[in-house]
Amino acid sequence: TTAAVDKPIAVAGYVKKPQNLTDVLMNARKIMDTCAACDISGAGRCNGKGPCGETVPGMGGKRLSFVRNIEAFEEVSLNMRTVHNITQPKTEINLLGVKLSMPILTGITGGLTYNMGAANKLAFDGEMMTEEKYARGIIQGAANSGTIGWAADGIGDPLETYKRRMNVVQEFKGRAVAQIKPRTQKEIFERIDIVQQAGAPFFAIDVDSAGRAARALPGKTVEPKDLKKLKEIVNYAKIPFIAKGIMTVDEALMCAEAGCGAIIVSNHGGRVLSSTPATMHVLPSIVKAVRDRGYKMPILMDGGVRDGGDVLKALAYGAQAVLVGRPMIRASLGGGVEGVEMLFKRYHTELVSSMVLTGVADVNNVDPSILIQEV
Ligand SMILES: Cc1cc2nc3c(=O)[nH]c(=O)nc-3n(C[C@H](O)[C@H](O)[C@H](O)COP(=O)(O)O)c2cc1C
Repeated sequence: TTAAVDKPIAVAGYVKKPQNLTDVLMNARKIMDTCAACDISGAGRCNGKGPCGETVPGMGGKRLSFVRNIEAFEEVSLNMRTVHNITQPKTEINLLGVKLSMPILTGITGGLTYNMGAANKLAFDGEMMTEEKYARGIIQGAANSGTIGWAADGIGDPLETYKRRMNVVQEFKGRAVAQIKPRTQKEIFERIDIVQQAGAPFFAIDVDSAGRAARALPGKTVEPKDLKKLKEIVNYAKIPFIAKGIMTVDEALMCAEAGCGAIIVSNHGGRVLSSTPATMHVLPSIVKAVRDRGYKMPILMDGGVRDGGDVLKALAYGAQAVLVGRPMIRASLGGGVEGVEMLFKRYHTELVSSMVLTGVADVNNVDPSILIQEV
């Protein structure tokens, strides 16, 4: 979390009561050093081609993974179909026993004060921007929108910092979930206890953070998890364990075999390995392999989901729900709880209109034929 400082840095020119997403992004642009919050009018679609050039935080080296995620959504089009009687499509889902108003969750993003250069600064509301304040924007904003927000775990975070974030999770009991880094098994179990006490209905481990072992500080180790370790985690936890960062069919099947509650197909938004396939490119084969073997485990995805149309495309490829990373970061930093609510509302409205315009009645039953591959 942000250390207390004598003199917080004041920022000039905020829109104090942001009325819309443009205001929110204007504010986000002011508080962040490392992201230009570009494409203000388009509500910040963040494709790595804006004024940041190659500096979108943590795009990773050659930034290919990040850009491919975005481009993969552009390669497929939605097949427009409007001769039907669907006027009020259903967007609710049940994810691991939790009812969500839409198949969209916040991304799992931590360290926003240091990753985005917002540390020690006063936010638009005059309060100091801290990790807890950021987490509140995400979690309360999602809960108010009828969906779920994530609290993150930073590799360097002491247990105390993690516990403070879990206080926010506890406050929104049942409507907030938590992530744990792929630490040693003992440290993971310690954190699972805290997450369960906070009342989270499930938790995730970003197994793709294992490569950060090389950069870990002494005593702050992360490690890859093999099938045996995945099973140990499943057995220890009383709530479902979601493996995040799955990009191959065989690992998806190992997660299913281990008893994972769900997986998140993700390349960490391109932050961990700079040249991976796009998540949308690997999603269909993973879905097919898992379903062909009869596993019902939900399959989520993230990376480059920038509007409601993208959400529908991911569902057509077989995802049950998506997570939205960078756009949510800006919404929370620039507009707090209300900023995140506004962004969820935008995604929901776009999803509903995309469903009407493609003849989809229910997000739980999206036919792949609504997609046309661009050639
Ligand atoms: C600043 C930042 C911090 C992140 N921190 C975490 C984290 O602590 N744990 C995690 O599992 N993923 C983390 N991620 C990755 C996101 O959860 C997610 O996979 C990715 O951002 C999704 O892509 P999108 O930003 O294009 O929507 C982070 C991403 C960003 C941009």
